[in-house]
Amino acid sequence: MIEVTNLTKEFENLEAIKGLTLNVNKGSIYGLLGSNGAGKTTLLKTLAGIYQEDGGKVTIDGKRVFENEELKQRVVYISDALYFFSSYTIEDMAKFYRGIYIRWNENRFRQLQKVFNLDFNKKIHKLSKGMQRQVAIWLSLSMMPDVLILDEPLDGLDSVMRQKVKNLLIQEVADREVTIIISSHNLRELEDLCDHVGILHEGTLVLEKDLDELKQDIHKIQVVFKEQPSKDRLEKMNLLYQESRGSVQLYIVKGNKAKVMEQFKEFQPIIVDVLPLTLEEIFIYEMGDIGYAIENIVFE
Ligand SMILES: Nc1ncnc2c1ncn2[C@@H]1O[C@H](COP(=O)(O)OP(=O)(O)OP(=O)(O)O)[C@@H](O)[C@H]1O
Repeated sequence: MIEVTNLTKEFENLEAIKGLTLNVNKGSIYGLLGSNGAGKTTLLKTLAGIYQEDGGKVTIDGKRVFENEELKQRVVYISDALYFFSSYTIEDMAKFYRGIYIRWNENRFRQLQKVFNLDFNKKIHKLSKGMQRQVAIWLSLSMMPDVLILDEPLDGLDSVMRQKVKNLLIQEVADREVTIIISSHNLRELEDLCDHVGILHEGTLVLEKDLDELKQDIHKIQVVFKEQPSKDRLEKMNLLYQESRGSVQLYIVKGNKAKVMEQFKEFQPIIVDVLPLTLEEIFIYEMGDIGYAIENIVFE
């Protein structure tokens, strides 16, 4: 369990993280979204114990991460800016980590070669950027971490490899209850991977949601009325948005689905349908509800 309590982190005069509180449960995949400069890397580096907190506290399983060598054996961080020793091959790098990480699993490392299909003896510096990212993920998974902190790990991977990596991460959670926190600029990228999503903006968490709950709680209703109900009656519902398309009315409504449908049926409509909502739409309407324009933050 990752616990961040009232965290602040400053660089000279800049407050990169401003009193942020966040919890990630064991076996959960938490997506951290935000635009450039939102503070994602700063937060992840503090979680990984690379930066020291200026205020507040970051703990994993109740233990402070900073300067905790024992805990760092179980917490693996992949930076958005990768670093490998020059002239090292994949095999050399594995040997290096084998000496550092006591949980290193050689079998796992050999098995994963089949997924990534890269030559053990290739010099990492001679690989493409996307391939280097694959190597970083491959090595990290061989360290058998309990917590994986991933800074934009899918960046630069082709779509087949992106899906493979997502599957591997989901498998880690299913098999070993690994806890994963993963940053991205793009909600669509994380939609099928994460169970929780937090949106970071200017160093604060502006929205945090359980994705399953979110999808159950908000509905897009398309309806044709015999007679348009009065504004008063409609406003009794928790409407986030409404739009008129000729005789068809479109409503985004929050609440229990059966109850929402019951309310619409009371108006004896000619047609009433529930349409699927994408996560992107849900976020836009939800954020609209709290007076914040999200489009520019997490959709590209
Ligand atoms: N080492 C540093 N020294 C000074 N300022 C820094 C440092 N690292 C980050 N910052 C500043 O802190 C703020 C947050 O940066 P951070 O890298 O955490 O954002 P980010 O959300 O990861 O952005 P991106 O999506 O562009 O990677 C920015 O204003 C950045 O300029």
